[in-house]
Amino acid sequence: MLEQGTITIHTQNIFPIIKKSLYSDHEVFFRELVSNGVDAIQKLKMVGYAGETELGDFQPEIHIAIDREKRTLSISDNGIGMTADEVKKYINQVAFSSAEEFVQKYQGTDQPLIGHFGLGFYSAFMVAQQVEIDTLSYKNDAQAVHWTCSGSPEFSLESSERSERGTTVILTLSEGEDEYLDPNRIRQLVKKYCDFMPVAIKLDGEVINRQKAIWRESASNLTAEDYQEFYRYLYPFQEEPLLWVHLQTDYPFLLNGILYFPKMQPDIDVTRSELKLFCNQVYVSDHCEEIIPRFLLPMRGVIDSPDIPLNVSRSALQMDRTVRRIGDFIAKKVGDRLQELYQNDFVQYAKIWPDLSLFIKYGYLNDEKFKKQVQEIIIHRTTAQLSAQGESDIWQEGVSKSPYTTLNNYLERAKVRHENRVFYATDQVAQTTYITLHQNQGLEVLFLDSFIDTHFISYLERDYPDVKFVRVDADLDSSLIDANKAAEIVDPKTNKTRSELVQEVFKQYLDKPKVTIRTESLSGTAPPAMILLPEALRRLRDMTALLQQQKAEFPEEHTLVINTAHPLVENLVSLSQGGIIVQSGGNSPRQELTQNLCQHIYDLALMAQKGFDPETMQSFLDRASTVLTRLTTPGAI
Ligand SMILES: Nc1ncnc2c1ncn2[C@@H]1O[C@H](COP(=O)(O)OP(=O)(O)OP(=O)(O)O)[C@@H](O)[C@H]1O
Repeated sequence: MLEQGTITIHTQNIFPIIKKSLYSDHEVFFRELVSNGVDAIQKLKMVGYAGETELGDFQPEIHIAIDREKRTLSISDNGIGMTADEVKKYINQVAFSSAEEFVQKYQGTDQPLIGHFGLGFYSAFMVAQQVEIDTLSYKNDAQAVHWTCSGSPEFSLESSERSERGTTVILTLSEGEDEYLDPNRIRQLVKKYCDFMPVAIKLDGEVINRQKAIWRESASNLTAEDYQEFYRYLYPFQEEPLLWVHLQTDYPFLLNGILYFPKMQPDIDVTRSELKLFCNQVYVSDHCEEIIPRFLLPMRGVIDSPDIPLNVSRSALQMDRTVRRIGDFIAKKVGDRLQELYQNDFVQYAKIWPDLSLFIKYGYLNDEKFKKQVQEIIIHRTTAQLSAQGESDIWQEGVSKSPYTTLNNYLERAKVRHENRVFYATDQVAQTTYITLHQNQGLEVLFLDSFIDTHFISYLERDYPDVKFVRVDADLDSSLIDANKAAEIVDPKTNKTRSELVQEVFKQYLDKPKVTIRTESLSGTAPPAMILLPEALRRLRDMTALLQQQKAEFPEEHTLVINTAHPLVENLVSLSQGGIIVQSGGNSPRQELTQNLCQHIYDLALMAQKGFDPETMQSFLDRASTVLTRLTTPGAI
């Protein structure tokens, strides 16, 4: 026996605390012990490079062994080893004093710690009733030693027969910790924590970790396939990533990593991060919510930085200056990468835009610096027929049914006909009548149809104070209206204009007091009637619905524009001028038909706006049959 003694710690009850529940995750002991083995190997290499020892054909490795009968789990490394003095110093003093410090600091804290990292050697006592160290230092003439401690401050240190340089830590597992005798469980732990450690880890002679951490390699040595393969490895059975960003810096903090834009899934939880946090290739956590900017949370991949404090609570982490700078750095790099893709491969950029747009717009709304980076590269689908030539941001064949444009380019084109006014649609199908009407007049319409756009438009209006955004169904642009035609006098007896006659008919037969009836002579292929929802009111309604997470109700108060130039409306006026309608109080066939037609024209306009509820749909269909029957009955009118 070389020595027997008491570990000098002040908190006598440190062992029960460690054992019980310093962490609910007992398994982290494994990461700590394997990391110590890797450190010991790195230290040996450094000593070797310094010429202090002959490394020869050094094959670094960590070997894990399970003995079910003895209930032991051993972790061996062929690293630097320890002399008796070093065991006394590093294990009895350093390890346990840091243990004590740790316990004092975090005992009773109800905040979960980010990585509960650096627990160190003593974390072995979370799962073991007895811990032994068998070690031989690399130093010449070193004597191998064997240290034993059974979960009390007493330890023993004796010489050992060991002849191989390195260290073996042998845990005799406590009751209830049998899972660590199962090779599958050990494989799982290696995969989780040690997969990318730069040393071969063997179980039953087989190497079970990947070792290669591609985020540490130079980006210039990696191909697209390398990045994709790594993504598949991290997130098996997922769709291919859209884009990746390789992060590498060593000033003012050390950080390596690869971030991927995943293909957006409809059920994605944008408040949760699936990014993996590492510290020197050792896995720490799957939760990076406090580290990366909120708008980038859906990004996946790996961040590896020894400068992220890991034994602090999540709230403290958020306040940490370095962490905030890291967040800014990541956002900047993501912005750079997006700009690069926009400039160098616009076709690809436009192709993945539907998935990127949410990230980018959300970032635009939440981060001033990021906004500056992306505001010129936010693109929108447009109705404009543009060729790729000469326009940097325009669609090229095969990307999408509609071309894309930036807001600035849109405004530039709009200068002549509608300076500083942006026509937009939020639903290509529901608003198709309106879109076509604009298109036929040569007015360009942007599609702002994602759920974030309601919000986004108001931000754009703040950033472009002269520009007004007008949804296609908000109002009629003067270029859509033929003012002379509506004012034409069509009834010489009463001196009434076409407009006035149509107004009268609809007021009398539609019977919708909350609907404002407006008449206009619309150009070209405009339908007989359209519904308008004033921009400001509609937005208010949309915002309220968004906040209450409900679908916006269609407002009872709206404007019905009757197109006096449409043949159907013209026919209706002629029909009403038959004289019977206005004079007769009864239900003449002509009167009935006029009423049905008014109602039908209104329903057609409604249908183009919002679709029907079941009741309206039924009455629409019934009326359609009635009208058609009537029109086909010989001599009915
Ligand atoms: N396998 C090993 N080979 C050689 N030395 C070791 C080994 N394991 C532990 N040591 C020594 O014991 C010391 C204390 O280890 P411990 O794991 O408690 O803390 P640490 O590794 O220094 O830091 P951390 O708190 O980050 O784990 C180490 O610094 C090292 O000098």
